[in-house]
Amino acid sequence: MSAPAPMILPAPPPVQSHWALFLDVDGCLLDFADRPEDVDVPEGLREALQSLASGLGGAVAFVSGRRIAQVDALFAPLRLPAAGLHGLELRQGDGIVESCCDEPGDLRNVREAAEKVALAHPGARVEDKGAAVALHWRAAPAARSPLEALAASALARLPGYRLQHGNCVVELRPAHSDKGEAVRRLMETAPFAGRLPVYAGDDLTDEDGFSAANRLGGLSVRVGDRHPSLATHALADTAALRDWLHEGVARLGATA
Ligand SMILES: O=P(O)(O)OC[C@H]1O[C@H](O[C@H]2O[C@H](CO)[C@@H](O)[C@H](O)[C@H]2O)[C@H](O)[C@@H](O)[C@@H]1O
Repeated sequence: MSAPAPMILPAPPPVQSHWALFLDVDGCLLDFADRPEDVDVPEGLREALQSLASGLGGAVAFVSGRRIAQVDALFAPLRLPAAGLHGLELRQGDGIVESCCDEPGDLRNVREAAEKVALAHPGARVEDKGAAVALHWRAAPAARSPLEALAASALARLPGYRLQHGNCVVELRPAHSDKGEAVRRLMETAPFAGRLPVYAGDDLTDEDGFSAANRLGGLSVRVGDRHPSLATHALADTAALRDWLHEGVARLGATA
């Protein structure tokens, strides 16, 4: 049976002053790089996000699979409300980070076994995220199969954990929250409460964010062409997403 045809979705309308923006990081705000530490924040993006945050009363949040500390380091000196580790960490408008959980001992064994696979497949990466671990094969496609098999078999020894599939990566992470839950929680408090949630992202983990924004009466913007998707709108790629944000800055500035 052939795969379903990709949905043709409309481009999102221009950013409105009553919106709250929830922005995924890798593959959405930022172009992919071979290694997680090699991503670039394009010139002007930090300033654009800061301007959007000012124009939207502070209601702009990062929603990432990375740890919040990593997101902060990438975008410094900009520091926005954020969800990290796919919603397991949360920093609301008050600036306090809620961390999720301790690292189970068995995760160290998984990392050690994955490092052996990576040694045999130069370019494969094991990313230690504390309570989660990400096994990457972007620069070593042949490592995909052994890394996926390792993650799947480790799951049985990690109660309360789930597999998180993503773009050239599989992760083992605690199952008790997701990006949708993070959006719902942020939307309950200032400066997000009372605004229209608009969520942009590119990956499977962002479908939870799309679902939450849609259920709250907002919009969801798929970046790229991954399908099927719950998104209501789409932009072709990261450059188009950034152009849309820059247009939003100009528009909010003009109407302020
Ligand atoms: O939710 P996100 O902010 O999109 O984070 C998802 C994962 O992003 C990172 O991995 C991805 O980007 C890397 C850098 O471009 C790339 O090398 C990798 O192939 C991608 O999967 C990050 O390293 C993960 O921890 C995040 O969960």
